[in-house]
Amino acid sequence: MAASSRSLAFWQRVAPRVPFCARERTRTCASVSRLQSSPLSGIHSRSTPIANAVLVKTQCRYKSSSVGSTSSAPVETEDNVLRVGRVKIPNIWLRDNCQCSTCFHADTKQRLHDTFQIPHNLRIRSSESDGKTTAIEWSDGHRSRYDHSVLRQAAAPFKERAIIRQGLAEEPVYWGSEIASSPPKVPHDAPNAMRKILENIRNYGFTYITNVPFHSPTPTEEILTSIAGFLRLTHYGGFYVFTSDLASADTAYTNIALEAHTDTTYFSEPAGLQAFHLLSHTDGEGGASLLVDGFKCALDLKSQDPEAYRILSEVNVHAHASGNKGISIQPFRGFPVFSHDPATGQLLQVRWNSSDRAGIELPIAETPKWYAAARKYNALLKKKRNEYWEQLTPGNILLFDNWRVLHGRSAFTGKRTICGAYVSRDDWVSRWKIERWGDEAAGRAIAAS
Ligand SMILES: C[N+](C)(C)CCCC[C@H](N)C(=O)O
Ligand SMILES: O=C(O)CCC(=O)C(=O)O
Repeated sequence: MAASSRSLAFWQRVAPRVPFCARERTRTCASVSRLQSSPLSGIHSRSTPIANAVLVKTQCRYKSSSVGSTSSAPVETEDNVLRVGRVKIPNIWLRDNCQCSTCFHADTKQRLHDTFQIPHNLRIRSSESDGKTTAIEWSDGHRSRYDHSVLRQAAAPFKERAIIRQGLAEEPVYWGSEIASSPPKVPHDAPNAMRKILENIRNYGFTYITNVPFHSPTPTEEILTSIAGFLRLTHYGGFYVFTSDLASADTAYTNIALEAHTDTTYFSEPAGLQAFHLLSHTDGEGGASLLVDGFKCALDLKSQDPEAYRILSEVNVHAHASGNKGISIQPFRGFPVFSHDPATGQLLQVRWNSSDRAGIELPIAETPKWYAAARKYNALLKKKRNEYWEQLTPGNILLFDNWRVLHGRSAFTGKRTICGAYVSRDDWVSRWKIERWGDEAAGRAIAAS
């Protein structure tokens, strides 16, 4: 399948029918050429030339420019209007994103001027382009200079503008039980290990980090802390070592089977990454780990039963953590099972935890329709072809995206000790963006993200 049609198929799969949109056409620009995977490390490395604008029918919350990709559109100024191709860039936006030293702090990358002191009737007095930038003298005498690549990004369709913001350099690789034959893995001491680790997370939703010393939890803590420089603190602590002793009033601290779920649905912002490193399991058996690609199953539901997908995308569900004395945590509002980017329509988060679910935000008499939709998603999650079971082993950290990949375990006997941690979503995506695009490129896109 050619790259552009594969991307088309990809965008059509991920951009759901979400309720608050007028049907919109937009374009996105993502083409992926998958290089030969490295047989040694099981790492699928790919070059990712952003090219091949494809026309994708999607639903977007806001009227997105109906023009195609602006990646090479001409930048011209005429009669008080600066245009990128056919897209007019408003003077207020231009002035608000002036990067001169009085408007923008070069070190902190923060806006210095007062947006709301910009004159309403601001006009372009003169302009001059050198082919890569355009200098503008404004009617109030202020002078600005704009990089054409930033202007083109600002005029681009939302999906193009979201690529760096979401760190979506490539289309995700959806998987089922077959991933067991070659799960993504990176030796912790491999060259560019962090980039490869986070590239696997972005593409597959999980990775193993191998060759990790396990004589103590410390090496694991150091590796996980190195992702963002700090861990996500919760009422379980930061770095955790746990076993079946109910040290915390949660079923994770027991030896019972746990069905596929995402963690911390009771937080307004669920943990981003989660890690498990099995340090030991003695005098017993079981305790196999389960992973399910929540996005794959969601997209299967969307194609099999769009109405069920819509209900799970619209109906808010509440959650709670109440087992521990003195703790009663709930998110500030309800959230649907499937959350999407309002601008691009892309599926961004799955929240699925039957143990911790609280209220369903429907009149009680209408809740059966949510249960019926959830039952269909649950059935997909439990299909053998969607379950990846693995017995974790000491020396190998399992690291996964808790916003996409569900996890669980089988019941076990004996003494089983696991260590791990959470890393917040924004913190790991930040590190990934820097590893993938570098500070300058990731920063340059901000104004137009
Ligand atoms: C901290 N540690 C990972 C050991 C246990 C956390 C318990 C998570 C809880 N069952 C949930 O689904 O959010
Ligand atoms: O013990 C395990 O393997 C997983 C525990 C779990 O699901 C959790 O901590 O959320």
